[in-house]
Amino acid sequence: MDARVNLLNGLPVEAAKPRRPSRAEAEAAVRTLIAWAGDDPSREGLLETPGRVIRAYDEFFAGYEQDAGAVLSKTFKEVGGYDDIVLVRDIPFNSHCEHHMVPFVGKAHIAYLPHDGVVGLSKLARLVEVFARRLQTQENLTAQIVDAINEHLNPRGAAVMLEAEHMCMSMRGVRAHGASTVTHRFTGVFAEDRVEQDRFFAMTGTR
Ligand SMILES: Nc1nc2c(ncn2[C@@H]2O[C@H](COP(=O)(O)OP(=O)(O)OP(=O)(O)O)[C@@H](O)[C@H]2O)c(=O)[nH]1
Ligand SMILES: [Zn+2]
Repeated sequence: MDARVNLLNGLPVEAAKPRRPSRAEAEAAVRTLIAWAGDDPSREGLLETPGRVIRAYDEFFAGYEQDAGAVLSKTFKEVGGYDDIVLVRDIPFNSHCEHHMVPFVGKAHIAYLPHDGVVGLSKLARLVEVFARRLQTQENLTAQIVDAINEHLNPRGAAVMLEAEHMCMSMRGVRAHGASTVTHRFTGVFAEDRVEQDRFFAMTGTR
């Protein structure tokens, strides 16, 4: 049997992606959660809340409609032969953990060694947004950023480090306030050469 065929309806798996609910259905779901929390969704102060929450979701999860390739599509070649590290550090981001759907908030440091032109600096911050504005794990977010840089810029190396506080660890559960999670991924020259790794740590002030 072809594993790519959905058993229930015989459609290809791509077609089995759940239907996107309507805005009215999404707002109804928020009313259900308000009631579950113990409040009255019909009281005056909460009447407009479902609409606001869904509009907030439009922003929090805008990344599903965005494409990393489009963000990194324009490169510049006139850089005076510059081929050393380009690093943008302390890029603020917020995302939502896919386990609890609560925020994790932090900063990203992104470096690459240009090979075939450079990209506008703001595009590295935009790239973080493309993937942060989805349901995520920090590890996956780190990997997706570095993979997109490699795919679209073909650099000699790329390095990404994220430092973030997860609200699911501070506001609930273990309540480890102030604990931060650090992830990093090195590829190309950054993976092969400890000297380049050390330069990255030194330039980001993370060692
Ligand atoms: N690896 C990883 N884990 C995450 C991330 N965000 C949240 N988590 C963890 O996901 C785990 C989910 O664990 P579960 O045991 O299924 O859920 P839980 O009972 O709510 O866990 P607690 O948070 O320990 O109360 C927790 O340990 C979270 O800290 C992330 O970005 N990466
Ligand atoms: Zn979580």
